[in-house]
Amino acid sequence: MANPNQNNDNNKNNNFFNNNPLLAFAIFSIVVIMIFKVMVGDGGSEGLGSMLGGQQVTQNKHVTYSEIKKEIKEGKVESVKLASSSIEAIVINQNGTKTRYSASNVPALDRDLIPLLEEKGIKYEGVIGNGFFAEMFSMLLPIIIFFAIWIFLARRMSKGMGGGILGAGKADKLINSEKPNTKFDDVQGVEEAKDEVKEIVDFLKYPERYIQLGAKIPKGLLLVGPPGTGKTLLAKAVAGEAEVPFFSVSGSAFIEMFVGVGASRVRDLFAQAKKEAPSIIFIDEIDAIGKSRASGGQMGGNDEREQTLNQLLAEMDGFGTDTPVIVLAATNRPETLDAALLRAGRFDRQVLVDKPDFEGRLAILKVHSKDVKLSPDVDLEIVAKQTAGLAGADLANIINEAALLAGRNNKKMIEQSDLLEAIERAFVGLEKKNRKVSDMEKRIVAYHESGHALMAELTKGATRVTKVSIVPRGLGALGYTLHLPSEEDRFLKQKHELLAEIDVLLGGRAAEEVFIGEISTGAGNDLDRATMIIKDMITVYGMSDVAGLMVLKRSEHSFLGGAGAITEYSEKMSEAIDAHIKSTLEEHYEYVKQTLRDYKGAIEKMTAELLEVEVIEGTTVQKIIDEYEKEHNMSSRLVHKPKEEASQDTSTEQDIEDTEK
Ligand SMILES: Nc1ncnc2c1ncn2[C@@H]1O[C@H](COP(=O)(O)OP(=O)(O)OP(=O)(O)O)[C@@H](O)[C@H]1O
Ligand SMILES: [Zn+2]
Repeated sequence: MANPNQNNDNNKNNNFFNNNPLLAFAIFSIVVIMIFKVMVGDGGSEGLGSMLGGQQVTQNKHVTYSEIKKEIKEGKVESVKLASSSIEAIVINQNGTKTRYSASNVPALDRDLIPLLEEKGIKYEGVIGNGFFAEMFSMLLPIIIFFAIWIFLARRMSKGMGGGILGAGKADKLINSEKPNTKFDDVQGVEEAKDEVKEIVDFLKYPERYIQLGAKIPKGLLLVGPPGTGKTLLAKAVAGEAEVPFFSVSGSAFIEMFVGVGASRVRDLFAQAKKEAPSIIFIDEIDAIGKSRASGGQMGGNDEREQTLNQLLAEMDGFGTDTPVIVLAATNRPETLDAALLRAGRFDRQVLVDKPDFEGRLAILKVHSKDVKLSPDVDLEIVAKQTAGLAGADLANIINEAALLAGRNNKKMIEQSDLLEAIERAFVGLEKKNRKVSDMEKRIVAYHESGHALMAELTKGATRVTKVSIVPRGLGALGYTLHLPSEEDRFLKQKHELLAEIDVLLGGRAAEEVFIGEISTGAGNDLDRATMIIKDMITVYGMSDVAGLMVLKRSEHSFLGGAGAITEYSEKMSEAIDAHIKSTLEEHYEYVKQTLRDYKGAIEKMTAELLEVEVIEGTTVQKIIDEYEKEHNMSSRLVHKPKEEASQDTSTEQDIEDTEK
């Protein structure tokens, strides 16, 4: 679920100059130089001249200071005006006319001048004016320039870690506050996620009801899913439905700021939200702040991130469950998050916001075509069919792109051909990061996942299926079978559960071989995991005859610490281990293939259903198996049945094969 597009809008909250440090510096310098020029004037003479306005001056003469001094000594000067670095003297000519002598660059240290003027009885006065400011400026300018350069360099240096100094002053902008009009109807294709957040709306609307009952309301909820699936939109819709203020920030923007600001902004954010409670805080890209402390470790920005994270944790712990502020956060990399963030009372609930299936895509397309003009020939179902694997944001883009295409061709309405071309463009653009799945690949994936699902439902000790999907999930996985997480935290696994896991893992590959007739690379990951389970059973858990109770390797989870080999073992032993792994896999594989053959019709049905709608529920899987067994008068091997039925056959005939000899 990598997101190559993610940096696009990282800076969206930053101010203009932050994004253009060079420009900012240039403008800044020009302004300083202009102010300087205006104040100092051209050498100061014109400026001073106007101050001597009353005189009957017929001429102006630019001379050197020594010349003026000479005139003074000769007694020809009537009056003098002094500025800190320039001087003007009104000199009376022989014929009685007056000439204004002016000189710039007067040596400031000429201490003889004033006594001389006194001696000669010449009127003189100092001018606080341009000269003074010029002086100030000539002193300040280097400092100003120094600061400008410093800011410029700091800005450039911090760019690497995404920082910004100018941003510090503008940090208020980082917190967006609004009262969105978004409603749940605007978010489509993520029905389960919607259901999960609906109760929050009620709490935000009628907090007293819950508080009075003493109910504990979730403080934090993590929206997890690939980019563009509508996490932000969903968070906004919660605020919109509840009609409460929505405060949003982006995790990456926090980290970009001046040292120490991140933490204080978190404080501000919570203070604001609490003040306007009930309210919603939304933190996008929370992984930018909440990266596991263990995984980080580069220079600089890290401290800042950690401070920000600690502040966030402190804030979340700081308000009680009776404060109607709910923090929603979004990420597409939940696995990188610091465990502290996921602890109880923080983001202890996760909501999957997945890519939409066919129905979802159709609904999203409908939402986004509300504001555009579609020609009657448009069939959105076809568009939905052809956009498997795309997220809501991609679909919104397709509609917009189609509108642009239609506009370019001067059409009155968007036609089907515009939409199809827009789809094409979307896929070309996505080619590298998210290629379109071919029909053949889809078929393989559908059989593969059906194989997993069947084994999971038929094998005692396996976790049940909640959902089977052939909607590609980001990079890599072309489909997946979701298993119900166990209700309680499990610390122990019994041997039969480990063996069941192996059967479920092998179900994918076996289905490809049995139903497609050829195997693919799609099972690589499954086989890797199955192999590791058997290996651990032998070397870590003492579950085989090969090594008996002897532990050859310490598990990663051992409280004794230090995973890895702890016992030297012979070549012969290692050969025996390999042979055992191989034969166990083979035996289980044969068994799984036979099971799939026995349930051929059920697999075909599941596969057809998957190809049609892309996502099926666990209950559908069970129903298909159930019906197939009834049809063929098979005694039921379905181990995960609804309670009443299950009581009849808790011990199924599908005994757990013990492969140890
Ligand atoms: N499920 C959806 N229903 C309707 N529109 C959607 C949906 N998902 C995305 N969109 C459209 O795409 C836009 C971007 O989606 P949004 O920003 O909510 O995605 P996101 O999951 O937050 O993405 P990211 O992980 O990149 O931040 C939305 O404003 C909306 O127009
Ligand atoms: Zn698989």
